[in-house]
Amino acid sequence: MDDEEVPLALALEEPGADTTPKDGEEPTTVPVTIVTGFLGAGKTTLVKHILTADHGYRIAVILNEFGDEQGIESTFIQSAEGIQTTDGEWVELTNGCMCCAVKSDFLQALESLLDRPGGRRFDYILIETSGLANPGPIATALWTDTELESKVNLDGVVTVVDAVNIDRQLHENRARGTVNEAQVQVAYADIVILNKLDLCEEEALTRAEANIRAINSSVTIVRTQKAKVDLGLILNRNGYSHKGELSLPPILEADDELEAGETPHKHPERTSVAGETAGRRRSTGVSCCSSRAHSFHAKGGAGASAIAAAAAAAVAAVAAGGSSGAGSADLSPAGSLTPASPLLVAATASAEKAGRRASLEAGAIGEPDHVHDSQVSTISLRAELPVELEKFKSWVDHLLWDRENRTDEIYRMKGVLSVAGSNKKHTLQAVYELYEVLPGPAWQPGEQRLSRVVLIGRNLRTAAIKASWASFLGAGLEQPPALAVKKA
Ligand SMILES: Nc1nc2c(ncn2[C@@H]2O[C@H](COP(=O)(O)OP(=O)(O)OP(=O)(O)O)[C@@H](O)[C@H]2O)c(=O)[nH]1
Repeated sequence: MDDEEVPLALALEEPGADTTPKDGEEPTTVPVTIVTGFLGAGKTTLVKHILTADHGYRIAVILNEFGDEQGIESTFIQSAEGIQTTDGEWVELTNGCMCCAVKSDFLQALESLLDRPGGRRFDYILIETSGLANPGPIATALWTDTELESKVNLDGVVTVVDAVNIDRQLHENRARGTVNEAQVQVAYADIVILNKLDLCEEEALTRAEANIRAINSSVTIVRTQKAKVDLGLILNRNGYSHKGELSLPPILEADDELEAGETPHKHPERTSVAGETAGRRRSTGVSCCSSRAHSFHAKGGAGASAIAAAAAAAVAAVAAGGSSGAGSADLSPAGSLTPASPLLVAATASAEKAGRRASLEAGAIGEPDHVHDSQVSTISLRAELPVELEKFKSWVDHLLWDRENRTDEIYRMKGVLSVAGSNKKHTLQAVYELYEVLPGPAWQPGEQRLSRVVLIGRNLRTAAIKASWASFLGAGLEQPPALAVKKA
């Protein structure tokens, strides 16, 4: 699809209850829940849990992936037992990062999804942001878009937190003026899913809860394993509609009027009462995603930083501290799932396309106003021939665990593998030093059996990692090139 083209939703024919309003019936708005959280926290796991629960809803999911992840995330979701998808159920939105392009392609795509001629309505829409996204602009756009508002209602922001890693994520040293995404994601949360209970001691959980409350004191925190949360707690909260209490502390009604650099209110008072909509506007300069995400897609982005600034202002200063002491257990396999009939919409972000678009947007509405942290980057690896599973695991062991004298930090790895001797797609998932390789769905006839691995991290040494990968592929990893950096 051309990146200037408005993405289209494909018409679907699925079994399930017809929820199209009948003649004389009042059309109801479709609730939208934003699922956010740092890289690897368990957002997709939560989405799978929602899709496979026995609620009878017809759900559309919008995924925001970076270009290199395209297709990998959807493989994870489709690999969940019981989730039936066909080609027609996938719509690719070449719209760049959702929070950058939220004003354009994303909203248009959402509109066309809702306006499909002859199409049946969805009961619910889930938006899974990327792990480095700032959910604020998406929430604001959904809430303030008067055209969309008659069709959808922002139901809530659910932030999934990795109980093992949240401590270091919240306390990570950042360049002055850059945003800590983990803090912002917690700041925007209506509910925090404190996930990976099985990998954490009680002490670490208590500390994580205290850290979360230091940022967002009134937020509801639910502890989970594999994001198995009572859906009554996260869906149909009506958090932003006239039906429920408004509680969106980091987003100010006057945000889009603030000039860059102007200090937002420290303690925004959002106490709107039922039905009050007068203050809502379609903002003209939706704040972009956090600075680090930009190292993935582009220099540029929306000009006004008011919302991000407001979120940053709402983030309490978190005292510096150490890591929570990551567990060393293997990641456990996904739990059993029951069937549902989801519609999945993959909003895939192409780095270059997003870059072009962001530049256009920057040109249209002003210069970027924040520093990009070029230390975070992504590396994409491919192999045409099937990989030997055990050797591949040794390579990952080396990459993640042989860390002496290394200055890089690998936050996240994801991959789809063609494994020698297996007809199944294998998936790689790694979050910091924990990883798992699991067999997934079978390769389809005619499908190209390509192995793809994406790494996201800080201070990644692209040449060294690519050399290591080439060595693994070529020489069978007898002696992978050392990734260590000699200290000066
Ligand atoms: N042990 C354990 N593993 C978990 C739990 N929840 C999720 N995982 C695993 O953590 C890894 C990352 O989970 P995802 O759901 O893909 O995380 P994500 O937030 O969608 O990741 P990104 O999209 O990359 O930001 C996967 O291997 C999951 O199986 C949990 O409660 N316990």
